[in-house]
Amino acid sequence: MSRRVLVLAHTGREDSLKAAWEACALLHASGIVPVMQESELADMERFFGHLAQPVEVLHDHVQLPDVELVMVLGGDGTILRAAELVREVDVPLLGVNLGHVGFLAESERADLAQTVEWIASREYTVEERMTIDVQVWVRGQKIWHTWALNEAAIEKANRERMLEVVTEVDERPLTSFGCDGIVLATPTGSTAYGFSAGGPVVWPEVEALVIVPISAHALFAKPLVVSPRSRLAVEVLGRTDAQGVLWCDGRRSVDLPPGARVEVTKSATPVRLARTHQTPFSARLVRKFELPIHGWRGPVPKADAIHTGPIPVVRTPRPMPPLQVPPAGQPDIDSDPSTAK
Ligand SMILES: NC(=O)c1ccc[n+]([C@@H]2O[C@H](COP(=O)([O-])OP(=O)(O)OC[C@H]3O[C@@H](n4cnc5c(N)ncnc54)[C@H](O)[C@@H]3O)[C@@H](O)[C@H]2O)c1
Ligand SMILES: Nc1ncnc2c1ncn2[C@@H]1O[C@H](COP(=O)(O)OP(=O)(O)OP(=O)(O)O)[C@@H](O)[C@H]1O
Repeated sequence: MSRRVLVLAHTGREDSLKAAWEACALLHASGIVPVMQESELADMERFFGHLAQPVEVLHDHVQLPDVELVMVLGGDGTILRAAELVREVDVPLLGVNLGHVGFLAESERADLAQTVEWIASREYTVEERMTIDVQVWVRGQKIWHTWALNEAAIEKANRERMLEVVTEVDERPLTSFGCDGIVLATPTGSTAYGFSAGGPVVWPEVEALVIVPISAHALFAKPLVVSPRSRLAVEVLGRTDAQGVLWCDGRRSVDLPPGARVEVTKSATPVRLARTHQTPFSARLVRKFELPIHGWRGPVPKADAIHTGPIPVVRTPRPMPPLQVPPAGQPDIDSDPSTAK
């Protein structure tokens, strides 16, 4: 049976469509059938002409469950959009960063050809990222039911008014305060909005839910890390007429009138991210946030740790790269080849 990879691009960007064109050609050359969404394929071919070999159209020639992997060419926003698309199927996402940060992306634009090679030789693993189930209740009626990979962010809807909320964990009230908003994040989302609001960074392999108030007018409004089995709720207090708004992953939103209640629990459906590198999360954090590491004198990484190749799923013998001893004062703890700028 043919192997198929869906190529998802940011249609608003020429560089992303160009990368999609290249990805389709490289996939063809590796014996994999590229698949695209109809409108993206039309945009791509308008800019760069028809490919020599045909590209299958999603929902027309092929359905999502027939796809092995989705290559996402864009930034975090494009990956969040892709997560929406594959939510109900078991297909992993592999991000190639063409955005500004691309924290969720696995490789960089310069590694496109290498990334296709790794896909072709099945040299990738799949990591499950926890998502949250989000429900909104107003006057005892469930008015909205959605999910999020990053976070549910409850925010004030009027610039001039503070939002008054009461928080709840495991059906017990915790504390109420006025604020600009409150973020209920997953470990994946802990490096996004929750991070900006002063929340902790949670390593992806840790299962937890994070509560981060935004500009709370309160003496106790610390970020909290709770069990993934906890039931979280935030109620918009009805004693003022301040309106709120709920945003999930910056993509799906609903208005929150006074009295609205947002309930968040761990969802049973994760999002799957494909990984081609075995760099630890700490290295990704340093690289993406450009953290200063000058002066570090830690242990010289073991040969395994500086291995620049992917995690082989199908183990094929490959020569180890020469051990690179970093020059004094410039320790190279980030062995990820995608760091090449
Ligand atoms: N003040 C803030 O930091 C703020 C405000 C609103 C939304 N957001 C975030 O934006 C996300 C939507 O992303 P977008 O790209 O569509 O919007 P966007 O283009 O406005 O980008 C927001 C920023 O968040 C980064 N980002 C998104 N997910 C991330 C993650 N898991 N880890 C690290 N950084 C991440 C993006 O790279 C980008 O720099 C929301 O889920 C929310 O987390 C952040
Ligand atoms: N095909 C598309 N059509 C319309 N909008 C898109 C498409 N792909 C992505 N977007 C939206 O464009 C916005 C910016 O995209 P993206 O996050 O990929 O780039 P970025 O902001 O430069 O990168 P990063 O988020 O990594 O900093 C996001 O809100 C995303 O949802």
